[in-house]
Amino acid sequence: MSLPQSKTELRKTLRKTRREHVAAQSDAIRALLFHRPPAPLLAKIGHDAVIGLYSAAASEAPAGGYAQFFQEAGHTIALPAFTAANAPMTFREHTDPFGSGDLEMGPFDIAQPGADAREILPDVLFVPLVGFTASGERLGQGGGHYDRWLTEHPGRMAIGLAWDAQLCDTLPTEPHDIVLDAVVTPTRMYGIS
Ligand SMILES: Nc1nc2c(c(=O)[nH]1)N(C=O)[C@@H](CNc1ccc(C(=O)N[C@@H](CCC(=O)O)C(=O)O)cc1)CN2
Ligand SMILES: Nc1ncnc2c1ncn2[C@@H]1O[C@H](COP(=O)(O)OP(=O)(O)OP(=O)(O)O)[C@@H](O)[C@H]1O
Repeated sequence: MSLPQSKTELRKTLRKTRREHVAAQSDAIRALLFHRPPAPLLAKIGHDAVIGLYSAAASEAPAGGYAQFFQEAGHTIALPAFTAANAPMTFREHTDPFGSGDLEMGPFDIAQPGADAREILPDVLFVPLVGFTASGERLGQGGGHYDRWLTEHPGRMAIGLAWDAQLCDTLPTEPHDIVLDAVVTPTRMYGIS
């Protein structure tokens, strides 16, 4: 009988699965993925919505294509930014999704807009994840950053971007965990019909 894994053990297993999934992909195929959101999802996003994205780490689902797409479509876009690793997550405007010239390295080794970038509140958040379920439960990196931000800013739409290999039958959940409105993978969209 296998016991349920703790969040920490699951993160380890799922990060390995994610790494191996991406390593097994060809660069040519990967370059074709996550260029624009699926049409049924786009239909739910207002024309003037501020869009929160993220600077993907090596094996996370890439979000740069969406940043370019939303900027070309006239949206203001934002990325997470931290003044220190233990500071709350805020969002600052990302002005150069085609060149990344407005980004600098932040805590967690993740590129973020510089301190002079305007702080803004996204209406729609695309979020990275370590694991997800078909009903939108999410396991993140363990900082609680998105759960906390979404609790403090209710009414925002939160959409996960993930590889299919990150789908889990179940995940351990805690009361503070926020359920995603949708999850997009290269082959499917969960949560929006
Ligand atoms: N690309 C990206 N940006 C993001 C997040 C994320 O998960 N991915 N975040 C999500 O909340 C926030 C930053 N929070 C983070 C909290 C913890 C770790 C962390 O523990 N990283 C591990 C390495 C993980 C790995 O092996 O893949 C580490 O530093 O040891 C990273 C980011 C906002 N920006
Ligand atoms: N709304 C909240 N208010 C206060 N603390 C919170 C809240 N959400 C999460 N936390 C705290 O953050 C820590 C990490 O939470 P959790 O394991 O759910 O992170 P995660 O969602 O996987 O990470 P991340 O969002 O950074 O990718 C926990 O100690 C939890 O108590």
